[in-house]
Amino acid sequence: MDWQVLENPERLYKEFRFRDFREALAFADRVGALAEEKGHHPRLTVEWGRVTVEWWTHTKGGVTERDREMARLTDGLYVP
Ligand SMILES: C[C@H](O)[C@H](O)[C@H]1CNC2=NC(N)=NC(=O)C2=N1
Repeated sequence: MDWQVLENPERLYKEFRFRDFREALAFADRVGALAEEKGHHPRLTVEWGRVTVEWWTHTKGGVTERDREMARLTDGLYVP
């Protein structure tokens, strides 16, 4: 599944699957480190075996090129 575009606010959304909670949390931590490095921060929802990542630009109220780039980099952090 690729990134979906959700509305209110317009945002990029993707679900990543893992074997357990620990692996999900480790992925969320890598995405968090990327966010800090880039100064752009996602909504992260961590559950057992699943992390949902949502990217949008708060100041624009929607998706920008920066969010598309962050989504691409997020994919690179996923090691199933
Ligand atoms: C001051 C700081 O750079 C801004 O508040 C940044 C922080 N991270 C952010 N992250 C996201 N996703 N959108 C923003 O508009 C945003 N703004």
